[in-house]
Amino acid sequence: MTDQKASNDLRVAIAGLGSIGSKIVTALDQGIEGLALSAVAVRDPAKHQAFLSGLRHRPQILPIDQLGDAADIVVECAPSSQLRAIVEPAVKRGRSAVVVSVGGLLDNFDLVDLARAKGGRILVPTGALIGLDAVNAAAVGTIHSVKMVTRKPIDGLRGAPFIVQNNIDIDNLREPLKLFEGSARDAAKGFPANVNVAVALSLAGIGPDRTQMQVWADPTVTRNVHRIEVEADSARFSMSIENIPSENPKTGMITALSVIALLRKQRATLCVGT
Ligand SMILES: NC(=O)C1=CN([C@@H]2O[C@H](COP(=O)(O)OP(=O)(O)OC[C@H]3O[C@@H](n4cnc5c(N)ncnc54)[C@H](O)[C@@H]3O)[C@@H](O)[C@H]2O)C=CC1
Ligand SMILES: O=C([O-])CC(=O)C(=O)O
Repeated sequence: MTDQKASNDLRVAIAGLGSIGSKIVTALDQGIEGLALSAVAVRDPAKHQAFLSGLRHRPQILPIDQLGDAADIVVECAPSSQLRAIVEPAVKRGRSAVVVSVGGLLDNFDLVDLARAKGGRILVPTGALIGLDAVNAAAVGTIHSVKMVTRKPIDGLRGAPFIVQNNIDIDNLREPLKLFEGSARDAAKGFPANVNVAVALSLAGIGPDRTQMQVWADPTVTRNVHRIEVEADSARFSMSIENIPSENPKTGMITALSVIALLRKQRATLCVGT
């Protein structure tokens, strides 16, 4: 089957069909009010042949830099190294780009200016985190401090540049080890595939240099655990989330669901939460 799109549906394209992207494609194919899946970009089309053939409405396969030609909303679900190649052409055309590799935005922040100049938008979902609605609200007033502690099982951290560059052996840990303490900006450099959430938190609140974070390798946990403490003039709050890893052990299952929830809000009649 091909194009079933109602004329006023927003067209959505997905870049990257890994753990996050494939779930969003499935949800769109099953139907989200007012949205239609129009295109995908993949690195290796042969690998995704069976998955794409199983969809009710097969999207076009396009190069990553052409997704904005075929969609109103381009969802980036690829490694952060591909962020610019996906987002720049989309926002240049005045499209919306949903960014999950949000850590990669810090080195490409000019894309926000480009989007502003061209009438595009960059949307960062709450992703694997919790409570960005409260952080957004508190940031309308004054936030004094934001602190975050991330604990991940060994499989969720293996290969991170900070660990490799510092030659840290995490495979033989028997108890939790604090790997990193510092700003969200530096955490994103050292753990680009592990702490996107800290960058999302920082952009919602007081920025990547003032948001403080610790990263722990913890052989005693089976989930990706994030705990946040916010001190503001309107409220003090603590939040924590324990994410079940997806088939990609670095990525919590809830991440794809968060993007699907964000997409649902684009055309929903009733929207709950900021
Ligand atoms: N914002 C958040 O809360 C979170 C963000 N993430 C980030 O989301 C991103 C995606 O995560 P996953 O889906 O778990 O990764 P994944 O590794 O399962 O999937 C990434 C996919 O992108 C594809 N890809 C690579 N280069 C490509 C290219 N040039 N064109 C098209 N496709 C390409 C790969 O083949 C792979 O299928 C990562 O950067 C990850 O760090 C992960 C968890 C939480
Ligand atoms: O899934 C998680 O728990 C968080 C994560 O990988 C990220 O922020 O990149």
